[in-house]
Amino acid sequence: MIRQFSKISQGVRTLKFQQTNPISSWNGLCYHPIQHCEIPHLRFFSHDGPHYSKSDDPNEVPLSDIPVSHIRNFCIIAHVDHGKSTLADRLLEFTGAWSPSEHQGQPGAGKTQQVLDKLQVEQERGITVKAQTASLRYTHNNEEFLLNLIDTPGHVDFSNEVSRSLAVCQGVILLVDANEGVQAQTVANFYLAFTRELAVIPVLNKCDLKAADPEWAAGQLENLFDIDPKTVLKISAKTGMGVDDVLTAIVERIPPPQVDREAPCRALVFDGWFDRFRGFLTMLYVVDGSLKVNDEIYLTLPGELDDKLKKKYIVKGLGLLQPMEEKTDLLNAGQVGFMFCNVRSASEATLGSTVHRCKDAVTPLTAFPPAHPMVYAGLYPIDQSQFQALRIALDKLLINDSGVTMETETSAALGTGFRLGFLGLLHMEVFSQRLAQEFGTETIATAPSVRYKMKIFGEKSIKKYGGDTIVVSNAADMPDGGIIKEMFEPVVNATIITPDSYIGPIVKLCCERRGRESSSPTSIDSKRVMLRYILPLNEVVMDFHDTLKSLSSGYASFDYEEHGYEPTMLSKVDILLNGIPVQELSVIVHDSKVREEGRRLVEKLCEIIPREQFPIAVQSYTRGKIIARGNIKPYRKDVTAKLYGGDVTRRRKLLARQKEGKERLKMVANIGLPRDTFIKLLKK
Ligand SMILES: Nc1nc2c(ncn2[C@@H]2O[C@H](COP(=O)(O)OP(=O)(O)OP(=O)(O)O)[C@@H](O)[C@H]2O)c(=O)[nH]1
Repeated sequence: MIRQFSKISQGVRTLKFQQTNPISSWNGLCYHPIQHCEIPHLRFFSHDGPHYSKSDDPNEVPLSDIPVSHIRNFCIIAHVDHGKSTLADRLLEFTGAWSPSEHQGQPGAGKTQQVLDKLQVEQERGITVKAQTASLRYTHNNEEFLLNLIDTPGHVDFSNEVSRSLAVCQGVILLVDANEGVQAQTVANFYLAFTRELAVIPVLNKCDLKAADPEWAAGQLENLFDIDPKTVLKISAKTGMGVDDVLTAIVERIPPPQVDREAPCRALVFDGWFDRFRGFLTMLYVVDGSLKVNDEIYLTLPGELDDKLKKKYIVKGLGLLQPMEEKTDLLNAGQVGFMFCNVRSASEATLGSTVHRCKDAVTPLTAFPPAHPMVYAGLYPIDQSQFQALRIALDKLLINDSGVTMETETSAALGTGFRLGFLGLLHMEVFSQRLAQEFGTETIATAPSVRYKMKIFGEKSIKKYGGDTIVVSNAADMPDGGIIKEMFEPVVNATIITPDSYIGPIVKLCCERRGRESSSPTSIDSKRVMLRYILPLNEVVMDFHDTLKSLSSGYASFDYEEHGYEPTMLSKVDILLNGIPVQELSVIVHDSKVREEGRRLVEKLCEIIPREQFPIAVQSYTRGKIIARGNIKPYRKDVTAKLYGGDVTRRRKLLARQKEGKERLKMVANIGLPRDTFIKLLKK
């Protein structure tokens, strides 16, 4: 069945898509059960394997034939919820790559479809967590252009997606909500683009709203970033107002990529994902030459020069995301596309490696700096027999989430699992949710912690720990206080933007969280200020953002960057359940907060742990002294109480269902702990 999209605006081509499987997909987009949705791009396939949608216009110029001068590579960057994905939708729509009217009545269709937010977790949470690419055709002054668009996440926990995306772009659309004005991530993202010397197109969004004040927001851009108000575009991504001007500005203000099509092929791997049918796929930005199907290639990281030791791969397939997959036999310099070859694991296709032909000796492209995880947590299978399945699932997901680091660890109560490093708590929650949704893996996550450094003394101790500095991210590994000489904790440089009426409570919050001002407040306009604080990371990662939002009625915004380590004094608070120490529940806290935290942990555990048929005593202690105690009363839920008479099979069914519910708990010290205990415990 052939469907034809309508022309939407100036310079729009007519697109025709082939529906490949009338039952399970339309125009290549298919919604299918979770177990089939292992990776983001699989949503564009039907159950029986990948299908490519292809334009059937014989006169259409292949994208690889578009000259470099007519290619524009750009990202949309902005603060959370300022409308990046909505603008990406409109750009897809205005260039004819997507038509909401074509998809009316279908799941997820509508003006706020957010086509590029493909993951289930993105749709459920309404946030972007993965940068997504789309190659768009656009006709400007009767000339055909190739626009490679990358929609990026706004939340600070996913900022590594932004910096990786910027590496393959020559320009950015800096989107600012005309109601909210410049926010903390606007500042952070602007400087990311500015330091890379990228062309910046300033765009004010949501101008359709009555409360929008574009002049005020443009004034802030001028004040903070020296942006000429005359160059600021005013649009509504929702209604489509002004989106044509954005397309024109992309063509006119962003330079084409500086690439060499005659040179030997070099392509940068900047993203990847796992596909059930084709294995590991990698997203590439071709910097020099061209890449063809059947080419023999190496994947080389800078510093890896000896070709003899490298594994040879054969390019099995190439394609473009438009946003549905379009097969191609050639990727030319300047293009962004995907490749699959015989890569067997995520470790073989490291992000930042350079793809080049085996016969060419080339200098590898500069790789991305590795992501620096901020919080660490243990991830264990609910059932130890699932350990191998969890390892395989992690390997597949890690290629799509390069911000995560992984090593194996064991715990007395939870068995063998993994210690994973994340960029923040939201990142950790999203990652666990993706593991469950995309790979059907049920896991239990232990309390997240930052990485402390401890200097120890004594020859024996130094020998035991293999050095005089120990890195501790798991309270169970904290050495005995008697051998610790000095302790250090990670700190961050935080930026807070707030209306001045909330300064008082925010300064109080920062002081409570052991922060100190790093520079005097800067005024953004007559009503708002930017505060900068040095804060300990462990005071920030858990609930600082939520508290800040509630203190400021949602008006303050927050962003942070690493700022090294500072000396500190720490203690370990342990937990006893019915007198049995449960190491997995121990936490490391600052000395000034030991009592407060000990009491809070007991109160919280009494709330979280379900009642059993026997009483449970919950105690917290530090350095051998009990800090607080709470009791959980015994309880027996008689699920069969409502039954009177009837068949015995009904009674069995109810008891079986109750048993199933209990299995979802993890037995620790003979007490069932819900799977999310460890994370809930730390949320204040
Ligand atoms: N009125 C109005 N609402 C808009 C406009 N653009 C976006 N929105 C709404 O703003 C909300 C956030 O939009 P998104 O496109 O998800 O924002 P985002 O920046 O991609 O969000 P993250 O990726 O999570 O950072 C949605 O409810 C949109 O419908 C606009 O121009 N006008």
